[in-house]
Amino acid sequence: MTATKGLEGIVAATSSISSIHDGVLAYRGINIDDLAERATYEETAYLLWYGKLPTKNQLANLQNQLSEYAPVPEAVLEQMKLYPANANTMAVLRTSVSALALYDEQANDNTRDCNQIKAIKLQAQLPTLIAAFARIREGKEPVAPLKGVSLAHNFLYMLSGEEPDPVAVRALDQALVLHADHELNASTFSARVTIATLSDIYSGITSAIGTLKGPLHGGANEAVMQMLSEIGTLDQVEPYIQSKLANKEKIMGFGHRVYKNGDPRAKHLQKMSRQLGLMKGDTTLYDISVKVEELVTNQKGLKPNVDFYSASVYTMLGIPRDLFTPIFAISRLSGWTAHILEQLDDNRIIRPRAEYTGATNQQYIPIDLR
Ligand SMILES: CC(=O)SCCNC(=O)CCNC(=O)[C@H](O)C(C)(C)COP(=O)(O)OP(=O)(O)OC[C@H]1O[C@@H](n2cnc3c(N)ncnc32)[C@H](O)[C@@H]1OP(=O)(O)O
Ligand SMILES: O=C([O-])CC(=O)C(=O)O
Repeated sequence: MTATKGLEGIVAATSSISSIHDGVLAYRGINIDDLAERATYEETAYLLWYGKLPTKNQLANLQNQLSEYAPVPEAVLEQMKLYPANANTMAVLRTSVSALALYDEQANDNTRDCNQIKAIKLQAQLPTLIAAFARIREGKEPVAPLKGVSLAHNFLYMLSGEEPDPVAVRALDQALVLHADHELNASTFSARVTIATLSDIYSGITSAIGTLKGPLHGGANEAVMQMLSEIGTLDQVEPYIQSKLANKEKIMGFGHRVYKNGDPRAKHLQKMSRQLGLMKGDTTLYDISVKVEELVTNQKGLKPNVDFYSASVYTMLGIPRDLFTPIFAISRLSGWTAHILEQLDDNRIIRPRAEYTGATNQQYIPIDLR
């Protein structure tokens, strides 16, 4: 038995949800470029869950369900008020999703219909949880979700309590489409491992949130923004990047396990970053990002991944840095739950082997003789 470090190149499941072939990402066979330009996030979530794009009626039903389920139990919000105001937002989300299970009488019902409803519920409730904590930590009351608006609209509304700018709603919606699913990435894999024991959907999503949090995965978007802030001005890009590379430090938002010639989602976020900069009359963040890309690509041959330009996009939308990874979770929730449903449709516990490299033929030594 020989281990493959990081399971690189190992095919660990079959799936009909999303595919990456020759650098092209597709959800249910539809190219992400097409979806990014034309689909809403709600249509995308429907596509991931049900395998096809919704009709007008099906989409309206889903939107009604999302509106109906968006409020979260008062007890979960009350509990949130006890969390430290400076708590890590992904830790808050992980704990809050786990808490939601306590108030759902069907939490442990693993029938398909029930899990599908819980997937929609979780999709509706994640934005409410995140926006509520963002306000509670500032000493403000949470804003109740609106009915009949998109998830992106509702999230921005619940953050500020004001009607969001339609351009910001469209930009966030497009970002959500782009992040919704990505084959067997680390957080999706952990959701599948958890549900494959026949645990429950809340446990699967709690595992996935914990996995997305890390800076090698979803947490990279916050690390990118940290880097852009440290760089500050265009003339500082070169010395900053050269020093990082000389010290063999990773440049966050670059590289990918699967894409070696570039992440097809990055160009959409780059375009969005440029447009938002032009609209605001300040392209500094975009210009710094482009210069970082130029240097890292020329010197290391590494291309930006989905996390790189999303950092400047979210900042230009006025979103605090520590909500970037929670926003990724809002989007990936549809992918995670689609994978949980797929795993349960044809389940087998996921239990690989390890190549043992420790000591052998050791004797037990009584404690007095050690
Ligand atoms: C949504 C997402 O999860 S997208 C990924 C988000 N994560 C990041 O942006 C963090 C930065 N990137 C990375 O850490 C990695 O590229 C990962 C985690 C994305 C992929 O990791 P792996 O597939 O294991 O790539 P691996 O680490 O083997 O990289 C291969 C080589 O490129 C280097 N490399 C990879 N990414 C970077 C980077 N961002 N900056 C500098 N060097 C890098 C590695 O150091 C390694 O060099 P070596 O062969 O000299 O040791
Ligand atoms: O697939 C991966 O390894 C990481 C990634 O890009 C994602 O989850 O969107």
